[in-house]
Amino acid sequence: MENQAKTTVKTAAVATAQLPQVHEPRNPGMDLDLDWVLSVHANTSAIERRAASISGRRSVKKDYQAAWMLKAITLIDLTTLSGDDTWGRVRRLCAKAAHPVRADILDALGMPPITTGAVCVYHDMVETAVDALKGTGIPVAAVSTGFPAGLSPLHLRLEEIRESVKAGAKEIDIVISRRHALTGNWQAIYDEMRAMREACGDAHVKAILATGELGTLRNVARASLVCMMAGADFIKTSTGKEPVNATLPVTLVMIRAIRAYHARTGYRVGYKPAGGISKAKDAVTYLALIKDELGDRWLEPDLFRFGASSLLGDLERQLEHHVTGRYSAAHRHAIG
Ligand SMILES: O=C[C@H](O)COP(=O)(O)O
Repeated sequence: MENQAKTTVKTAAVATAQLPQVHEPRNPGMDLDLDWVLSVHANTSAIERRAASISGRRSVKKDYQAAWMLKAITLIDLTTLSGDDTWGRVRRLCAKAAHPVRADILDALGMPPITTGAVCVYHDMVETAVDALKGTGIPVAAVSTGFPAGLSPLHLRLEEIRESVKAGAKEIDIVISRRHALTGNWQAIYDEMRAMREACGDAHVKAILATGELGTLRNVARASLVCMMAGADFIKTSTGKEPVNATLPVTLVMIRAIRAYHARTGYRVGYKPAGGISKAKDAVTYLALIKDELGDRWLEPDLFRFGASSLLGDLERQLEHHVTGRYSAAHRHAIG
């Protein structure tokens, strides 16, 4: 009984959590096509209906869902972005990123060791994180550019990016100027984003739209396109500090913009929902939505990440329930 259950999980895990590592060619961007940007609208009620139809539908109790939860862990940018961050906290976070799931749980599920997708910290903590992650292959992502408001002068934001890259960050999460989006100045967003992409050099750049402050889904769609045109490697919903962070409607708008950009240019841009995602079943819902709308290719760490500080805890708890539940079922079977 126990072996049978183990095989089921393992098969699903191979299908979903252990696809070969692939690396996408980087999105070079394109000239700003303002006609395309302005032609984009978002049908809010249709989007909200679709989001409602998928929200809350998933449970995490079935065997194959253990594989989805393991998959989710490999896609987390394990994050700490607090005013009271210390070097010790960042080191502990890095240790957790390298060993996110207890060995006995992985063993019971028939899975090899896994790690999170990256660790995400403030610029000031990059060196510490890089040092703590040495030898693990886990990249450090830095939130630079005057995170979270992005209101410092552009030359300082660009300098912060260069400093983060110099300190060893392989990924830079920048924030766009919401005021430009709210006033329809798409050229300014494009120009800033281009300059930031340039300052990143070889480091990948994730553009945080701060969707909770963009006013409308139409602005979210337009900002998504503009950032991709300017060469973003990922578009990301939120800083985690806005009153509303990642949501399913915003996700639908952003991933459909990603799909449209891919259809036109052939380049795949990644997606990172961030802020307030703390439940395993929400993570599984996001993954199912991505699979539906963009396909399996977008379920790899080079094209999808969760920005989350507390999701890992719930995923671990749910995985532990799976393992414990299976043991008691086997026990009942043995004595029954
Ligand atoms: O980019 C990541 C977010 O700041 C994390 O937000 P969270 O603390 O709500 O999970």
